[in-house]
Amino acid sequence: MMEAGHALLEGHGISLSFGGLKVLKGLDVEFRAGEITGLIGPNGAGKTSLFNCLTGAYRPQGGSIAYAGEPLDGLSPSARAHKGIVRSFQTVALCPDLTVAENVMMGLARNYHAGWLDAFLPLPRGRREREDMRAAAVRALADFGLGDAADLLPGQLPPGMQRLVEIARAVVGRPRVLLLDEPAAGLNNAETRELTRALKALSSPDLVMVVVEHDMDLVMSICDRIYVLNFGERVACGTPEAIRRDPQVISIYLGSDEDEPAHGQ
Ligand SMILES: Nc1ncnc2c1ncn2[C@@H]1O[C@H](COP(=O)(O)OP(=O)(O)OP(=O)(O)O)[C@@H](O)[C@H]1O
Repeated sequence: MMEAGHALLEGHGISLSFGGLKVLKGLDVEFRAGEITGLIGPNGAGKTSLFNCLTGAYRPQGGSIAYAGEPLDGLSPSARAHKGIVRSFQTVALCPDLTVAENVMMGLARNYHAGWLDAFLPLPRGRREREDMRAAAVRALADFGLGDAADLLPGQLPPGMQRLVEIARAVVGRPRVLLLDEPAAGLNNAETRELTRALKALSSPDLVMVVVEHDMDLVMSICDRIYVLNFGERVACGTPEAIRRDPQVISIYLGSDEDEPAHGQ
């Protein structure tokens, strides 16, 4: 087990441009084991771009990203996923023809490596593995208050619950780094409470959790530390209490709804 509080996922000098547009400007970030780190900032600040650099979907032109001291630069998203760096997406992407439990079982591909496909075939050797995977999927669903939904099709659930299923799929394989992109988007109050409770319960000493989220109540209640980005630069980093009081952060968020900060104010 890793020492809690240890910077396990680190990025130094991350620079990313699209054409002439500088989206990330030499960003330094540190994500610690045992903590939930929030990434906040106005629309277009570079939060999702940073996520995409961490997962390998984007290749930054400058800087380096390392997990447990090992550089990840040049590794594909699937190679990073294989190392336990897992993300959820802003939009729901579940297979409509598989049951909820089967969708979550797909999140176990990394853990069941050789036999994963067997588990989906009606062969005796696959049966045991399939039972184990299903049990893990049902446990993960129950953690998000969805234990009764295992045998439904995703389309039979409201959109907010479908998002929770997707997050259950991201966590079922016990990732080492969990990157959640706007997990509360589209959730109603009850679903957001379920998400908050489940994410707090998921926090463990060797798990790095990073959350991009516009719902400030959620960010402030679950995060141990928060990075504030604006125009691809780090404006502030600190505890929720320190971030609330930071004059630069207040000026970015001033004059607009706190949940929807005005771009570049
Ligand atoms: N693939 C791309 N091609 C061109 N420009 C891009 C691309 N991806 C992001 N950008 C630009 O990079 C900037 C940062 O976008 P990004 O999505 O990272 O911001 P964000 O902080 O996640 O915003 P939001 O809160 O709206 O999701 C924006 O100006 C966006 O238009």
